[in-house]
Amino acid sequence: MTLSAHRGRWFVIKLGGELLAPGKLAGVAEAIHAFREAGVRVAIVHGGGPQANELTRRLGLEPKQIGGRRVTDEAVLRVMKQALAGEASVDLAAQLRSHGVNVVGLAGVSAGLVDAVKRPPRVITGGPPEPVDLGWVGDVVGVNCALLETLAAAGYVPAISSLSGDAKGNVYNINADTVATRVAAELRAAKLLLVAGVPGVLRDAKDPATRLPRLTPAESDRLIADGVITGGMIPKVQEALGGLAAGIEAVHVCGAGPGQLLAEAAEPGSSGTVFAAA
Ligand SMILES: Nc1ncnc2c1ncn2[C@@H]1O[C@H](COP(=O)(O)OP(=O)(O)O)[C@@H](O)[C@H]1O
Ligand SMILES: CC(=O)N[C@@H](CCC(=O)OP(=O)(O)O)C(=O)O
Repeated sequence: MTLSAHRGRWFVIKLGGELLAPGKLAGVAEAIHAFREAGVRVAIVHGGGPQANELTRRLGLEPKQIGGRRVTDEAVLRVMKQALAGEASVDLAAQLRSHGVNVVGLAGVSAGLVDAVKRPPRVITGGPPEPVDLGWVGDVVGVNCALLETLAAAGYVPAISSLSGDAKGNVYNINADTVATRVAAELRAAKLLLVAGVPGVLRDAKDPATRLPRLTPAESDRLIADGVITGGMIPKVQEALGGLAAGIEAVHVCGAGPGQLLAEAAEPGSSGTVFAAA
């Protein structure tokens, strides 16, 4: 299927924090230009986990994650504002601008772009058996699609950091894969592209040659249960499956190297991992 078959539809691109350093986004920019030339609308959601870890340590604290989700007390929430909505957001806009992409950096709290409520304690895959209270971590309850439509119609690419909130002024830290999935579902996106520092889901997390081109929900669940998929890849895969169930047509995990994102979007499974219903 050519890209122009998706004319008028949305592609949502999620960029992990490790990609936001200088020199890593040429392949992503190339893909965004190709998508937009084909009439596809593009929204970005970005993380900033590595930036947050570094700042946390500089403050003399130790980052704590359970099943790929950060335990977020008041001090960590401040770190997230500085690292995610600050450094990561600015670096992303600056890097993509250098490749001619007109990015508008926004936080999920901007104009109720991503509305959230506090996540109640729950059992987390990859965590302890009892329910975990992650602190200032939220669940998405709404997306301001009209703002995204307005920006896209004016020729801009919105880039959302995954700090979300509510009308009372609370701010919640939400995993960026989760926010990207909910934004893509609300936009009825044709594609959700989860771009990471690895080329896809790997049978051996240390060996890029072991990429799995296509995964069903049952195969994915088995890889999590068997401990093949661990850490930050767990929420990514769980969100990919949830996104399919929520009506996103295709969800991909892929790398950011030259040509990788464009190849995966044009030919699913050719350079990343595509999640398919059966
Ligand atoms: N089976 C697997 N295949 C690929 N990566 C895996 C796998 N299991 C664990 N991982 C880890 O998950 C990481 C991706 O998650 P994360 O760092 O949270 O990404 P991002 O910052 O892009 O959201 C990889 O860098 C890798 O270390
Ligand atoms: C609750 C939770 O885990 N939030 C994430 C948000 C940032 C993120 O997801 O960043 P990456 O995409 O770079 O991993 C975190 O604190 O790390």
